[in-house]
Amino acid sequence: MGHVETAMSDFLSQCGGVAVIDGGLATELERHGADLHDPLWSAKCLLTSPHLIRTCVEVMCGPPCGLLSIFILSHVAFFPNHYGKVHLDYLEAGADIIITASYQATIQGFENKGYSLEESENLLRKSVEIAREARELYYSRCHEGLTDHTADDRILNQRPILVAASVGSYGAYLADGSEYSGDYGDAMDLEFLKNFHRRRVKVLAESGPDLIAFETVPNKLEAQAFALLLEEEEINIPAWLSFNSKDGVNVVSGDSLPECVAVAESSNKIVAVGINCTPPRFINDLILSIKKVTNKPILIYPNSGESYDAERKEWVQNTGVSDKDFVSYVNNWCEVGASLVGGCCRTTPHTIREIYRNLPSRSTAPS
Ligand SMILES: C[S+](C)CC[C@H](N)C(=O)O
Ligand SMILES: N[C@@H](CCS)C(=O)O
Ligand SMILES: [Zn+2]
Repeated sequence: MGHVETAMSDFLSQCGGVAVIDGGLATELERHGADLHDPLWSAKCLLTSPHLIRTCVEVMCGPPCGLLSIFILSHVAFFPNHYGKVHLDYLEAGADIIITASYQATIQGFENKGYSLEESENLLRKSVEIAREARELYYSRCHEGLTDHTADDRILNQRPILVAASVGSYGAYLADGSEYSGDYGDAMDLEFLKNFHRRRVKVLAESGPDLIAFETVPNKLEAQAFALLLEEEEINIPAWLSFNSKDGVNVVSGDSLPECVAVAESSNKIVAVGINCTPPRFINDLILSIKKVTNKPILIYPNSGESYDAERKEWVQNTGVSDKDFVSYVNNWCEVGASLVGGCCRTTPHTIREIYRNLPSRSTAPS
């Protein structure tokens, strides 16, 4: 087996068998005041507020460099979380994997806003850089062993951390909630989807992530397009393929989940497969169904169970489960077969901290 195939199993061993994925990024940005009523949704923050995603350094002082950056980073490390710092919050909640803000970041979406090809590609790169810098800041905090008053609740535990470059679906780019229907019309074909994602995937892969996260994938055709792209573009970074479901049986388009998982199973470059942005109540049965067709690690990062109003770009509140209920399911999902667990839309660092603390393999970890 090559290094891509073994990367995830090696990582999971280092994590004690189960890795923690972060929680919702876009919805956490919103909780910190970002307005995502835009076709770019969370990718809009790459244009305007990277500080919300990572840290307040750039807002205060411009990009860090040299001695100045050592001063700024150590100085910023003592600032409370008033700017958000969403990746950092997830790391301090115990996430082993953070997912970049590129879910709805596409070259086509940026070009629609008037950015050039070069600028659009730079914005994609920036999403990975922001996550990598957050990881560095986290490591420097671990190293310094910060224990200010607000740190009581933080998990400052030096551990391997992966940056996963998010690739959302074509439906996400459409910005009309199509990733929850998977219906791209009869005229859609594999070539179109491959070409839509080709340059984006290549640029993200070359930006230095540890993983590519194809996420909220709504149908089999797009899964095939992603698997083929990894081959055609000779991408040598491991990837995961994560589907969503709204009935607990099929993926959202109605395509068979086992057939979708079989697409992942047939690719050496796909190192984990599973479900995200799906209500928690469906997860148990979905894991059982996935397990029948793959030996790859299974990843699970459901949403809160609330529903999304795509027209208003708002969540219908109070229709989901509490953090307490969400977390109470997690160990059961691991018992039936999940090896990577976290949260998607409307889950928060609090959800992730509780997941981390409740995992038997982590509950004794220093905090
Ligand atoms: C996973 S959904 C909540 C993402 C947002 C959607 N593509 C939109 O633009 O409305
Ligand atoms: N990684 C994305 C997934 C949206 S379904 C986010 O958390 O915003
Ligand atoms: Zn989601």
